[in-house]
Amino acid sequence: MTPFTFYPGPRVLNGAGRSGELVDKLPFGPVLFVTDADVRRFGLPDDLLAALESSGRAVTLFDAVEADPSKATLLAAVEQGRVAGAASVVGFGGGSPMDVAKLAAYLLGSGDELDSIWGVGLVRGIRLPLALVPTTAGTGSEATPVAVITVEGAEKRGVNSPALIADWAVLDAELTVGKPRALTAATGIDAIVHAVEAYTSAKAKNPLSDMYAREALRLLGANLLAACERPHDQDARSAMLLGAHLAGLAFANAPVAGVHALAYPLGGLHHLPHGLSNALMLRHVLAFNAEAAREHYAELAEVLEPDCAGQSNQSKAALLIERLDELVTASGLQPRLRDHGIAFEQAPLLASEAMKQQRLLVNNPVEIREEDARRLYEAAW
Ligand SMILES: NC(=O)c1ccc[n+]([C@@H]2O[C@H](COP(=O)([O-])OP(=O)(O)OC[C@H]3O[C@@H](n4cnc5c(N)ncnc54)[C@H](O)[C@@H]3O)[C@@H](O)[C@H]2O)c1
Ligand SMILES: [Fe+2]
Repeated sequence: MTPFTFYPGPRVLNGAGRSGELVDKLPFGPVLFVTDADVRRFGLPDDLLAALESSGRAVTLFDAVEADPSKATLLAAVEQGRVAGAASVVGFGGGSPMDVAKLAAYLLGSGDELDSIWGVGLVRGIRLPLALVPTTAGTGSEATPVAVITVEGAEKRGVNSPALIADWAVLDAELTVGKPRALTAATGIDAIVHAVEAYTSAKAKNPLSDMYAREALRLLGANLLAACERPHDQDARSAMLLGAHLAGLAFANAPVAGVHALAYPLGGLHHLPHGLSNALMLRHVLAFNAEAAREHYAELAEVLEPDCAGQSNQSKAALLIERLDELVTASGLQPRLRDHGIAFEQAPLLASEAMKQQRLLVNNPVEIREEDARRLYEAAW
């Protein structure tokens, strides 16, 4: 067997209403609580905030995180945490607040400068204790060593280090029942793409990441439409949250690739939500990869549809692409770039932006050159 390294995720509290139990898991002392204004307005963090406050801790609430959070937002959160003398950090919300919380915990604990840690493995210091509570079933950020920040010029940059893996993650599906359909669909497709891209990740794919990716795809594929159609279906919501977490564990160890690389410029230049951007590129990048990744796509097709076992790898790979495309459409997302106000003429600029995502492109089963990327955007138009 090929040697591999696998980083496990955080300790997990899974179950409705369990976020209050974090009170016993975090050190005593001031807490920097990072969320966003909508999540706060919906009252989702109320129980945990009350539990933290009644434990006698001072809580500094930073609820100014925007979607695709900027460096300025992160530094503002760090400053508030510094002034408050934070002893721990809680990230509560979708991927955006969780990513800010992860980096805030590291920058506060280590005193490092953000600009010295971009990329893989440049983190050397110690972070503050960190707990993450996802309210979307999508990014799996609560499971991963990755945090993504938007820097000047709309470029998305990542920090990837085991030091960013949280101490605790709370998977409470009740926090996701109020998600509107479009958000459920987009974040759910994001998680599905994490599972699929981890399973074909060119360099780091390994038996453990494969195991998580397969189980993630099984849960997500079987429950996405139920969660879209019956928003209060607790079983579907729990399965989606666990699926997103497992997909996070998979891609934390076997990083995502071409779909994400081509999705990021849609977020950066056109402010499309991360999951939607992935959904728009999914079919096209998978079709481009189909020959090189045929065997792996065939294995994933059997996860979604065990009955296809007797078919050839070629038809199983085609079936996977077809089924994922049907999920995108049936979830209610508008599947073409033109549906989202993007002009056909944008393709060359998007392609040149995508080439900046070499850290992801190297994981794709087959090379995507700038010319290929342009064609893929045109096909997605
Ligand atoms: N760190 C990682 O491993 C990783 C992986 C993938 C993506 N990301 C990053 O995560 C971000 C995207 O995260 P996201 O897709 O979870 O969205 P998000 O955190 O940006 O939230 C999007 C919107 O959903 C709302 N929302 C969140 N939970 C809700 C709920 N339960 N009910 C109703 N509304 C709710 C928020 O208020 C916000 O308006 C991007 O910045 C992306 O780059 C990080
Ligand atoms: Fe993603």
